[in-house]
Amino acid sequence: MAADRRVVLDVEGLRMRYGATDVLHDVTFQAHHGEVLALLGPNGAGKSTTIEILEGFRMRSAGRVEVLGTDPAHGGEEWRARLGVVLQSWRDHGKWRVRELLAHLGSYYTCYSTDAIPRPWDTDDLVRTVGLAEHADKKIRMLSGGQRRRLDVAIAIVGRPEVLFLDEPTTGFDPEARREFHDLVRRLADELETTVLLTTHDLDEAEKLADRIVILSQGRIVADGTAVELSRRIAGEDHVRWTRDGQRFTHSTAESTEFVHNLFKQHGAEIRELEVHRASLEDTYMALVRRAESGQDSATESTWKEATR
Ligand SMILES: Nc1ncnc2c1ncn2[C@@H]1O[C@H](COP(=O)(O)OP(=O)(O)OP(=O)(O)O)[C@@H](O)[C@H]1O
Repeated sequence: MAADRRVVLDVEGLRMRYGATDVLHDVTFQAHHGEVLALLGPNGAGKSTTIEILEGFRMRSAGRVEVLGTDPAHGGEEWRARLGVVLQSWRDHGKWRVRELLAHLGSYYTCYSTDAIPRPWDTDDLVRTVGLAEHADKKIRMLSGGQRRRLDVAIAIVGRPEVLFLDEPTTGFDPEARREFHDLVRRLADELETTVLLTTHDLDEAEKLADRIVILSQGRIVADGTAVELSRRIAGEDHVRWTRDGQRFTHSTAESTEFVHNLFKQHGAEIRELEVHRASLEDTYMALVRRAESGQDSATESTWKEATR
């Protein structure tokens, strides 16, 4: 994550009502410059609604929202040029070739180029970056589903966005494309300091990519923290396993680093086959969502934060 701790996404008391139904209740979170934030939650939790409000495509019912210091409800072209959004409107451009479409869309960003962020992304470099170099001269309608998704991502980043919104970005990716995409997102965040907000149902993906995870359930935030913080607070203890003199040992502790340190201090090289198992994000996620859905949890973000202090 970048050293610069500027708040890039700032959401406070966000509410959304469709007709008589409230689908977002008092949603509050922030993302900092260069941070990857994953928004998780069951179907219908309000993830897409939240992203669309931040993108400026949906009007909120109440609350304060700022993206790069601007209220998305009033964001102009210059503001929009600094965002990366995955749209599917290019699908009408089936006769265009990949390189041609990227060069064309990129040309709209030239006037928003700055010394710090030259725009657009060089087309050849971009097709290589998203793994489409071999297909750069193909017509879009000839691409496979996974290749189209890579093109979606290329289009979203052609303007070198400062904030990138990704709503379930790896649906339809094969494992290799998924891994390449993960590397790309981490590169965008680490090297170009792009702030990324992504939604996913793939908890491994969230754990791998996200600096922080926000879990929504029924329109409320039920957790906000790093994957390790979340699993530590909910599931409690790690399991440490090792062998010594051919004997197998297991110990459960909330302080596994300290425990392992002491273990080595005491027994040094006699320790073999050391393993530390943390509760997975999936265990944590299921526990939090079940708790929220069963109504046991009055856990809004503030109660969660109190619990984690
Ligand atoms: N245009 C709309 N009009 C009325 N209700 C809507 C509209 N769009 C979404 N909703 C409702 O708002 C709630 C949140 O939907 P949203 O699409 O934001 O959820 P999600 O977390 O993205 O779900 P999924 O994981 O299934 O994509 C759902 O109950 C959905 O039915």
